[in-house]
Amino acid sequence: MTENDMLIEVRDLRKVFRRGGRDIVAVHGASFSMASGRNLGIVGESGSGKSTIARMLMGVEKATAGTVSVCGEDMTIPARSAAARRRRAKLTQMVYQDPFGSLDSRQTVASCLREVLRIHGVTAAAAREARIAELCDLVGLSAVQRERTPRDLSGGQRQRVAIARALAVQPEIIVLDEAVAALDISIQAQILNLLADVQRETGTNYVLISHDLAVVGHLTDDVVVMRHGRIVEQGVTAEVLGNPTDEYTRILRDSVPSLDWRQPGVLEAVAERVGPRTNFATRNISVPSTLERTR
Ligand SMILES: Nc1ncnc2c1ncn2[C@@H]1O[C@H](COP(=O)(O)OP(=O)(O)OP(=O)(O)O)[C@@H](O)[C@H]1O
Repeated sequence: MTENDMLIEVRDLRKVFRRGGRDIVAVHGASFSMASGRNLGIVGESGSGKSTIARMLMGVEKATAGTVSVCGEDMTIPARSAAARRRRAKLTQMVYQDPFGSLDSRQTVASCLREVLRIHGVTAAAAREARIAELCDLVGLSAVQRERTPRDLSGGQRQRVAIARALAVQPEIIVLDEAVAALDISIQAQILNLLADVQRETGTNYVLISHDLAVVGHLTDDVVVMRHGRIVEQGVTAEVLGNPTDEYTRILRDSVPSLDWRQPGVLEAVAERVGPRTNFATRNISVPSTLERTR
């Protein structure tokens, strides 16, 4: 594999925040890469630096030191012009845990998508409307739902809108920051299935940020495990989760309850449609804490 095959190259990345006269080192010299055609998971407990890394990947947080290259573009240099920002938008798009925060609550789904398409050069009205229909079909939003505003949609439907909006830009990479964490388990499964379907259709790559090892296990090929801003372990997801060499990864994995209590059939349904990259049942790996809440 050559450097050209790498969508993401992060080297010695460091981020220090200054708060109340004190330095907070959110990321201590992280290095990792993501190859084209592979999904990357970033896991770790709350405060381990996952979202800070995501923001530096997007170029919206300035690195204190180190390099971040996405498709060859140096993301540590601010995008100053509108053209540079549009080019960057085609590299990475983000889907957050709470789409309410990123969607305009007064804008219908169709008008939100129309605006994004217009900004990104789809100027002919007929082409825009055709693309809106295509995007909504892709993410499973009906013609009626297209004319609704976010407040009249369910959490899962809002997340579909957020995914459609990201896809409207045709990005190389979608960064999903805890994108299914707030959803009920059956809806989580639907969104995970959707993400896998979308990937088959569009070839988009995912960076999946999550505290949930089952979600990461199902959707990613490689994983980075973070603790207190440091990468403690990284490698092929199935190997890292199946046979962790780091004590913290083992604790993370083992802290999730055993399989006995899980909702019958839910995980299998996800695995069947998404296609398990890590077989949790046979490896006896963790099941997400989110599943536990549905007991
Ligand atoms: N803008 C900021 N100013 C000061 N400190 C910050 C800022 N953003 C993050 N931090 C600190 O950096 C550390 C890493 O935070 P970060 O949000 O990246 O962690 P995380 O792993 O994504 O956590 P979570 O899963 O809870 O979102 C934390 O100690 C956090 O308080």
